[in-house]
Amino acid sequence: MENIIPSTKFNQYPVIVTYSPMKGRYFVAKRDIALGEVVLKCLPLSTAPFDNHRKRYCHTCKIYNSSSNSFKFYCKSCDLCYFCDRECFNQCFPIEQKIYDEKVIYNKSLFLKHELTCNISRKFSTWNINDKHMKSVVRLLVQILAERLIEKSDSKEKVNIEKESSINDLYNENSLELNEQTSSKNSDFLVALNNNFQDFLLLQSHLLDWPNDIKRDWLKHEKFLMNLFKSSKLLDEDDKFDDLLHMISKIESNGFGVYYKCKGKNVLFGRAIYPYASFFNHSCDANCDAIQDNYDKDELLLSTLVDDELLCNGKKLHGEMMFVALRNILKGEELTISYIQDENGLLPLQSRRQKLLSEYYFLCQCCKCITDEKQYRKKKKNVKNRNVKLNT
Ligand SMILES: C[S@@+](CC[C@H](N)C(=O)[O-])C[C@H]1O[C@@H](n2cnc3c(N)ncnc32)[C@H](O)[C@@H]1O
Repeated sequence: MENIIPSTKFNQYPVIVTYSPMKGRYFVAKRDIALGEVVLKCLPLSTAPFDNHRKRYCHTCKIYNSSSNSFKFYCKSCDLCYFCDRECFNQCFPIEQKIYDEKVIYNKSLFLKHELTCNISRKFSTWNINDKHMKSVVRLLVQILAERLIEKSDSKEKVNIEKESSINDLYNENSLELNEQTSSKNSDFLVALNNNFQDFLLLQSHLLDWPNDIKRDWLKHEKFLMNLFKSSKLLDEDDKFDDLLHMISKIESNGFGVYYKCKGKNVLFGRAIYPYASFFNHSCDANCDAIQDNYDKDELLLSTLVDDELLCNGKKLHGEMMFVALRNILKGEELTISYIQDENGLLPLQSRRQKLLSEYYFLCQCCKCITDEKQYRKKKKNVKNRNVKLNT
């Protein structure tokens, strides 16, 4: 299990992936890391805005329009994919342009994914459910299954080449050749890592730990969802609902919220999957923090961008996630983030563990919880001994 991810994947970052039977895979510092240093940068495998936010989220460059205006360009068939301008629209719909024009630039991966999911997205709007959480999880599942199909298709090699070249176009290939020494010192030169379906498959599912009521909620929709998926090309012949539930559980246990800024506050507008970022285990005394690129930063002019920023038809490509060290970290230390909000570290052991159990389905085994647990047991034992003495 621990060897699944070749450590060369993370060459330019000060991390390696290791494994323990109790906590699964997790990141460890490859060398001493200084406070504020960038530990990892990655791009989302897929992002799904909540339905009521979709008209302000650009499907191509991932910008979020924090004013109340909807984008004018969109797919009239699925009414799910919206675009901030004509160029971003064209990247997904080369057919709509003069395709014989050799200068047409489009993103093949975006185009293929949309082709595979447009139909199912349209039918999806007939799903009679108010739960925006379940909806966004299924939206992500649809995109992830499309990714699987693209990777598996006969033209896999061709698609990968094109996909890579379009990604390189977008993500400025110059920075790929930087050596480890310079890149790790300067976050501007670090290339955000991209993921594929195989990386998603490595994520942990907690389906077997789900409480009955959660499982029941999903089973209620089995018929609708299976019919929906069967009407698309997205399912493999031997895919059962249980397989989909495992993927849903992976999405639930590993998804990140995506936010835009409004009056200085972060507002949640959807969720995304960043498979490599999911190798950060939780700690109640985390030594790293996630910083999401603000989806609504309106720095669109090419001239204002530094050389290696991620570009998409002359604009910044949004959605990158960056992890930074919150303190000095020694070589060999586990790198962790916090999955729960406990800014001042005031939540007691039981509350923290309960939150993680009910939202993430695991019993926290971080150093802080283990130490707190030992102290709690010691205190309990002392009280018991005192009571015994008092009674005798
Ligand atoms: C986002 S993943 C982290 C990577 C994971 N270890 C893996 O192998 O894929 C979250 C899962 O890792 C495990 N995990 C993370 N932090 C943990 C902790 N503090 N104690 C115990 N298990 C933990 C839990 O199973 C949790 O559902």
